[in-house]
Amino acid sequence: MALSVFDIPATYIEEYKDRLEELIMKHTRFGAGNGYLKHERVDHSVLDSSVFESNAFVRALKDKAWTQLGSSGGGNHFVEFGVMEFADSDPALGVEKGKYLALLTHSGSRGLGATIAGHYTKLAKQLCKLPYQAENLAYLDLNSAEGQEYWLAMNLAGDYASACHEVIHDKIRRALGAALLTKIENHHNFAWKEQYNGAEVIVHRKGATPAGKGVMGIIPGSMATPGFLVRGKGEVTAVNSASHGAGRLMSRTQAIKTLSAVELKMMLADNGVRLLGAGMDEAPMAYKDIHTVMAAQTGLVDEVATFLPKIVRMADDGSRED
Ligand SMILES: Nc1nc2c(ncn2[C@@H]2O[C@H](COP(=O)(O)O)[C@@H](O)[C@H]2O)c(=O)[nH]1
Ligand SMILES: [Mn+2]
Repeated sequence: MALSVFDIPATYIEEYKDRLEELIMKHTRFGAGNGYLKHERVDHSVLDSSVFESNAFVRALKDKAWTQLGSSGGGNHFVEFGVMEFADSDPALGVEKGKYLALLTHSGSRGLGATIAGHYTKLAKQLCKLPYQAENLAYLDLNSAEGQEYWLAMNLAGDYASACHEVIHDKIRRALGAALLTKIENHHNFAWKEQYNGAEVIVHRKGATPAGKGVMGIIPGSMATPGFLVRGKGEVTAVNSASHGAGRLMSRTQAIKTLSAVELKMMLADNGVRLLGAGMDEAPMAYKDIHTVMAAQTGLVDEVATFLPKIVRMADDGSRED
């Protein structure tokens, strides 16, 4: 997840909605398996990672990784402009009280990460034999060559996900001619080496985001409800973590079967949201109430600012994430 807050007042959104829509359409590309053509590709230092040299399996993925750099997947990946409101100035971030134009993106490590995950999951199942019912708990020992190889490959995938956000945010910021007031980026569904009680452990935050003391995070709601810029409180009993979103209330299938397109249209209109793409499975009604979720984690994070989505782009078909 990545958030850029620009030195542009939020009123710009209503005044220049068509221009902002054009910018999103021009500088983003969506859908599982999709990417850029050879002549459209951009460079990034992540492509110079030594892991592309040292690991033959990963090396074979480099060209596709380059093609997909700066693209977004399907499912609930999104790129959106919205109103960022700081009800108070935040001296630590250096942002004054006010309402600003902001860009929020949610995507992952694309085909590179998915292929790495699939390969090492298969390897773990071969090397770590568990009963059929528990086979998805197979793991690679970090003290083994395979475990070390996976650790490096997984971190490359994390760096690549960050690079994708950076490319999208850079392209759009430059096209806007804006300066950055602040930028926040963090992973979710990832694993970190951290210290607890004097020991090094691996913390896997699935459905969660880091919330160590002073660590900034973003907790989005849905395409038509607020998201929150937060600062972690460092609650050790929650493993320095917080939720990384509202989370789904309904499965995709249930949402497609039960939700009404008319209700979605009304909800978007009521909240002044312009939607580009997305299937019914991404309707805001398919997500939990973000205010209830935030109320349940006041011990984990402080709210710093709110984000209201206004122009939202997602993949057209509600396909898998990639
Ligand atoms: N601002 C938006 N937030 C959204 C949208 N669709 C979903 N969401 C939120 O993001 C998280 C992402 O969760 P993940 O588990 O899939 O990584 C999800 O829980 C929702 O709260 C959107 O279009 N705009
Ligand atoms: Mn996600």
